[in-house]
Amino acid sequence: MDLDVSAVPYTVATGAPPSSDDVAEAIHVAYDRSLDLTDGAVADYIPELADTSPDLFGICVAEVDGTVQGVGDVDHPFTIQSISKAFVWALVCEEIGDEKLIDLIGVNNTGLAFDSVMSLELNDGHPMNPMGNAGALATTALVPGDSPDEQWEFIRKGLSRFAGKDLELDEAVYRSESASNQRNQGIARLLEGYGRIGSNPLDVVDVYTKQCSLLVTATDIAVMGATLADGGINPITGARVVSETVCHDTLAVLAASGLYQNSGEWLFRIGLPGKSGVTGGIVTIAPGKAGIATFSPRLDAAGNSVRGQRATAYLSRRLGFDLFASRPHNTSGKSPR
Ligand SMILES: NC(=O)CC[C@H](N)C(=O)O
Repeated sequence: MDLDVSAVPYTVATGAPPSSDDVAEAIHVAYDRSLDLTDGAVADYIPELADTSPDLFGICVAEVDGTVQGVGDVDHPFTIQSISKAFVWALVCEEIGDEKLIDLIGVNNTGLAFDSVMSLELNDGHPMNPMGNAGALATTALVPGDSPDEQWEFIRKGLSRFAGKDLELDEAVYRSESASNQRNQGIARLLEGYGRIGSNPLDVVDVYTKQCSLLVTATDIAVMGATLADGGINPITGARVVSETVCHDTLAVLAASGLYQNSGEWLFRIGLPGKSGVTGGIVTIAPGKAGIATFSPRLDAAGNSVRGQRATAYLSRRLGFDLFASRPHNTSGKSPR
């Protein structure tokens, strides 16, 4: 895909964070550069999503100092879908630790679509990573709680702490996905068959479907991303949500698999960890700096927002966020050898 950024230099001249005015201007330019893109299609495999207006578009940047700026449909509610996977994994990691999760879920990309069944078959039932549906279901199965209701409440409260506000379920999307998620039920049954889910697999699918049906806005996911950028402290509420180690681990997982089989290309072009969802959201994290949210429902073949990718590519370069861009030579104060 042409992200149209080859003429945009990596802005790393000073290494200093961009000013609020720089961020505001960059958001507007990113919006204008992406608005004419009408490639891609709204997800319709969940019937309730099919009526979403394809033209919705919003961009929001939440910085770790608490500055939040946006343009367009940043207050339009949509269901979080796969973006939830990143934050549920972080909450589970906080509870049971990263070594156990590497073992049980994995951190390697599958090279396959998010809803792949084949990924399990090729790997002796090991889910490989928590960002595909198989690994996300296996992660949700590990959420603390004595009942599916307790697990659901743990997730809802935890994701609300990331967002800094009480998140609620979209009943219509939840019902619609529950009536059409036979594929996820199949994946959960397969995990059970491989002995990789301890509890009732259909209960796990139900909790997972609820977590995907939480309503958020682009502003909310920007703040959620900023919390990961800020080492686990929500920059709006000031509350610690997860540890610094869990943030590190979550960002590494996202870098490898946040945009599914296209994660390598995303990292190559954008140079930051990100997570997409089928409603058209993408949250991208510039560690120590900001959470970037885009929302535009038209998706490419991998299920990633077309405008969102272009807008984020511009912001990453323009704001000097790309982790792999060369830093200014010898700003350390040390004399050259
Ligand atoms: N990629 C996504 O956002 C997928 C989430 C959706 N709830 C599913 O399981 O199919």
